[in-house]
Amino acid sequence: MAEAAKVDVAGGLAGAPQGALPQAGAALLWLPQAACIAWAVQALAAGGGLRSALPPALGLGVLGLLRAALEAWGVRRASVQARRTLGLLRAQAAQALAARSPLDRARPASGLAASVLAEQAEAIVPWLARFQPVRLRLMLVPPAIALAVGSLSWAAAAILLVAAPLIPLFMALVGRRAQAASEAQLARQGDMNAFLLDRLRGLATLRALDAIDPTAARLRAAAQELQRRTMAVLRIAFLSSAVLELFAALGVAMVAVYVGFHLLGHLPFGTWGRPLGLGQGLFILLLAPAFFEPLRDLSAVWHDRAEGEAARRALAGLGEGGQPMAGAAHDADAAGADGMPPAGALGIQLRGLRFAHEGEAPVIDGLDLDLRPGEHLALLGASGGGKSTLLALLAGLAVPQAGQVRVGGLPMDGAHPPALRQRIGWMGQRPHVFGGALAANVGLGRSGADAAQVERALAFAGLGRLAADRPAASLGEGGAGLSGGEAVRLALARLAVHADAGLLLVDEPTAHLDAETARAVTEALLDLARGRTLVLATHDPRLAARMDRVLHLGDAALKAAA
Ligand SMILES: Nc1ncnc2c1ncn2[C@@H]1O[C@H](COP(=O)(O)OP(=O)(O)OP(=O)(O)O)[C@@H](O)[C@H]1O
Repeated sequence: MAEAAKVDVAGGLAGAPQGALPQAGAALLWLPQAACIAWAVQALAAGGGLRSALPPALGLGVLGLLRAALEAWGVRRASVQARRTLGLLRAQAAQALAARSPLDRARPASGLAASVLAEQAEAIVPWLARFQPVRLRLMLVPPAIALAVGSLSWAAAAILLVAAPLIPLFMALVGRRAQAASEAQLARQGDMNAFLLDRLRGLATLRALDAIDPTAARLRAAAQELQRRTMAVLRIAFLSSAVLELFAALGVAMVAVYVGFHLLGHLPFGTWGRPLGLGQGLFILLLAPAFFEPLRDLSAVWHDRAEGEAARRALAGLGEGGQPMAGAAHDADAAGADGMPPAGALGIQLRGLRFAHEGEAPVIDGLDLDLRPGEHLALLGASGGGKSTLLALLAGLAVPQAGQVRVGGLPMDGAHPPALRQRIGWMGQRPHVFGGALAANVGLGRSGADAAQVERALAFAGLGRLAADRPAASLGEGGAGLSGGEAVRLALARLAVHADAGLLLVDEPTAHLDAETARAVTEALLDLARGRTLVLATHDPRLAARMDRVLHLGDAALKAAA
């Protein structure tokens, strides 16, 4: 994603979010509204009749309409902005997740990532759309009311000012626990989703091995733990609102007692010289609950804040740490025109390449290799010798600890990898098949893979008839509905549709295939690789013999490039 599109929620929150100001303005309009009510009552009590109450009643109505309009506009703007921010945050998180190396074992489990991106991230919307406007209201409305009340009676203002700070103080104390509880609950939820998705994928295996009951027991335990955590979060939410209601009610009651007794002449102090009249007393009484209103709103959204911040951290955590892919921070067009790989077949140079998986001994150590454009190389070696790892390094899917990979004369680091990857065709050892149509599985929505090209690629890979026979959504998740050989052909079709590929990286294309299918796949692959550079990992000596060169990967042979 372009840097410009990055959102900094924390930074964004420092200023008032859009929509917060109109909402705060709407709340402030209660001051003139309360004055209108007090004026009307005072006029009626003074015997002025209904006519005398008409101007303030009219003012009250106009202000009410204005207030409703401002409120509606502010809420709408805040919601729209919060949704937009969530969309950007989700895109950033998905981007950061995609930038992690496929070899990274610490990558979040799919179920966890799905839970965070789809479900937990939703908590950011109420946080932005409700909590932030309430925060601004809290900064503006109580001080304005305290000033208005204080201009008439310092005693009433003092009662409000003494009661008010107790609330944020207590909320801050509760808030810490609320956030920790929310984070723990979201983490449990993510863990349970990850576990569930993993086990659902392996349901057939679990059933075949009679391991359903232990899995169900673990799931039950996870669900109970989640329930416990959710109840803890709710307890804190109820506690915080109960405390707030108590203080707010006490504050309003004390102001009412003071004003009532003052009007009766029993508490003749607390004003600026003259005692309060009926209208003034009523004005203060009407403002007292409004003074506490933003604080009560704060309590209602306090939980939103805890959940929202926990969700933001969970989203950010998806992309944190672990192994990145080469050039993960750059866009495909970042290399610029002079940094683009040449057209046609791409040569390869490796110099002093070393790579070790985290916490393990190097799989590849000090490897040098020069492959001319259009040359075909077989990687041979024992299982675990590093063939797939080397292919991943050539594609920039992992970053070597030392040495350099150059493809088409460009280093596989800095801004080049995205542009280089666009020119690399990849056929992995276990191609992932998405649920849906065969053609969609070949095109994968890539630009330059139109319907006609996909059809040609399917025909090339020997899947033309199958594609024609099957209805649109014919493949199940993970390739259900395809034989092993057909799945390999599908991967071949994905390679074939990539017309600009100047380098093909292929991992054990004929493993587990019968002799006839293996022969057909080999011929198709060699046909496809004509005029392109090909690096192919295999255990099949016959396939290796069809290549121009062979590189043995293994303990002793690493440095001996062919
Ligand atoms: N993501 C990973 N994290 C940690 N270690 C890994 C990872 N992937 C592979 N390895 C280890 O690195 C070594 C090389 O693995 P690699 O897959 O490159 O071997 P290979 O030659 O392709 O094997 P095979 O012929 O069985 O496919 C193995 O010991 C393997 O256990």
